Amino acid sequence: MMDNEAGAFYRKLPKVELHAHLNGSVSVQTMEKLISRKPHLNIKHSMTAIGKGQRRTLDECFQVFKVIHQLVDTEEDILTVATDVIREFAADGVKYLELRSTPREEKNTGLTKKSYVETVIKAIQQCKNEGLDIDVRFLLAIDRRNGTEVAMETVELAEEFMLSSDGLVVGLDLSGDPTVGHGKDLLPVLQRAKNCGLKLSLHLSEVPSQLEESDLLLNLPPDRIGHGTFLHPEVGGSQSLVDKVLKNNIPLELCLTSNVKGKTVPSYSKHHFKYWYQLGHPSVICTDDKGVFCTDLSQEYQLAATTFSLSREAVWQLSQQAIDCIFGPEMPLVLQ
Ligand SMILES: CC(C)=CCNc1ncnc2c1ncn2[C@@H]1O[C@H](COP(=O)(O)O)[C@@H](O)[C@H]1O
Ligand SMILES: [Zn+2]
Repeated sequence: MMDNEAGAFYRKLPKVELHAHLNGSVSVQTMEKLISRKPHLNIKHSMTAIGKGQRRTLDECFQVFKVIHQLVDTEEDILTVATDVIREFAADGVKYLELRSTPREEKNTGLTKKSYVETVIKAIQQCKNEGLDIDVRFLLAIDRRNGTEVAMETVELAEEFMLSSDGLVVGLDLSGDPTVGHGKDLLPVLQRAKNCGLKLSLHLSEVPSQLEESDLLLNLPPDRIGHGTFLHPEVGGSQSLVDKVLKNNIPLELCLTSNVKGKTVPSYSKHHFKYWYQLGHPSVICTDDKGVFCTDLSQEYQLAATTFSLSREAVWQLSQQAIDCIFGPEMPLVLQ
């Protein structure tokens, strides 16, 4: 936990959050609301979050999302979750937020992928009308487990909403269990998305042995990389992958707690933030799943600062530099 003075500094620090999965970002308070709406599911809060000091395998982490998805299966649930998540990021000093979420249909409740997206957009608009001091954009997520056809549907949905959402839908995310499926099957779909002006943030090399896939996907190139944990040679990646990232100046979204709790990184001090930050490469601190990993963006900044001995000036610069990596329109957003 943060001590008071330092804690206040990181909370007040104006921040940009670029990597937040909606259903992974649900707080304890919101989870209680959802659990009380569906007592018959018999879900305990311990099944939806990974507490302090706990670590799980990637596989176990992905099971957690299955539980959460059971709790979030109506338009009402999505509206609750999205508005609460946006308010919480705002309260944590986040001034610009890109939320990402996988459109889901639920036959039992009548939820469709289209109404799913519409509901997230409604939540963003409601928060804006409340006068919250946060600018929010939305990326539709492709779950790599669901294959090419579903991915194409998601791209079509994203294209449609890019044109009709007043600029709120700005791009696509590729996520889901990295050990399932191969990115090469998704290349044409992602290429199409890029051609029509959607921005691409791809989870890349989140686990080892995705070298070939990362190499192919980097040729697109994506506009941002999620994690990129195993790209560099020291961890089994390669210099040519690093060179592609550097040459195209592709920012990395780095999520310290997520990687340590998901056991893809052995400890905070071994996190690849160090490698990329030392190269002066755009590295953006993000939460990934603030609900599941019991964190928030100010804690992640504080963790980065204490682990890598960053001065307050350096932390300030780190948060400012994230502005250059946003998918939203150019804005005169000097964080203050
Ligand atoms: C398991 C683990 C360490 C998680 C962190 N790393 C992740 N890697 C890949 N996809 C993810 C990760 N965290 C969340 N997601 C994606 O986000 C979804 C949950 O948010 P949503 O339903 O899209 O709104 C998950 O089902 C999964 O598809
Ligand atoms: Zn992620």
